[in-house]
Amino acid sequence: MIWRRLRDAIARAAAMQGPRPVVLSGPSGAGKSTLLKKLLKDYENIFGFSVSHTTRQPRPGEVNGKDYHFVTREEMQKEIDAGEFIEHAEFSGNMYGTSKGAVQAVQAQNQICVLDIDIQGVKNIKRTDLNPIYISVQPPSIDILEKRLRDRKTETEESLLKRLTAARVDLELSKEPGLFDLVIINDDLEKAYSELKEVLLEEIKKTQESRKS
Ligand SMILES: Nc1ncnc2c1ncn2[C@@H]1O[C@H](COP(=O)(O)OP(=O)(O)OP(=O)(O)O)[C@@H](O)[C@H]1O
Ligand SMILES: Nc1nc2c(ncn2[C@@H]2O[C@H](COP(=O)(O)O)[C@@H](O)[C@H]2O)c(=O)[nH]1
Repeated sequence: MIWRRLRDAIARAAAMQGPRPVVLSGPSGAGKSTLLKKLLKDYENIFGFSVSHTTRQPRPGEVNGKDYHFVTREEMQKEIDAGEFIEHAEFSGNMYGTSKGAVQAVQAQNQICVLDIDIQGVKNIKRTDLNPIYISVQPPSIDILEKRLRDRKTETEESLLKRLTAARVDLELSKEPGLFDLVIINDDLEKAYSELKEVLLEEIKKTQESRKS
């Protein structure tokens, strides 16, 4: 009897916490945003994107508040000092970070919160109680990664080289046992997307079920 009550209480507490967030990491150009866009399109109301802050310049088509909160270094540092960030990192000459507000905004909708962050962010999130599912999206090779980044036409030669250097570090650090729950090699996009959906199926089902009750 006591055990059943305890078990029910644990189940209620888990349900109140909402679905587990998802961290998508991996080298710049590996295909995180491409996979994420498919997921957000196919499961519109189930997943919500944690909108990060960055000091980098917006790319053509990027929308402030949707893709990123585009801010100055001074603005971002002020908010970091005020304790408003879960994690932040310097990547390729710019600051990036996840604010507490970004995650709370998604969780308030009872959606699965997806964070697209670099490997420093992964290590920092590991020190928090967020408890996400950690997924690394990786390219089939550095040469293919370079080609994808060049074809994307978002980088200068300088920033492209910085990103490739960071990619090599990322791929080395990602080998740490237990750092990621799943590594997806994004060669064929549809195959990579299937692998992503499969690992998230349980959380998707739980979230869909909770909508019915
Ligand atoms: N499986 C794939 N095959 C071929 N091209 C791909 C594949 N996946 C993604 N791409 C292309 O590679 C480029 C980089 O992908 P994307 O922008 O999604 O990477 P990313 O990991 O989000 O990068 P960043 O971290 O810089 O935001 C894009 O132009 C995208 O269309
Ligand atoms: N640690 C964090 N890394 C982040 C965050 N938002 C994005 N990123 C990572 O930055 C690079 C470059 O992104 P880009 O949009 O300039 O191509 C990429 O690896 C992202 O995953 C964040 O909030 N924290």
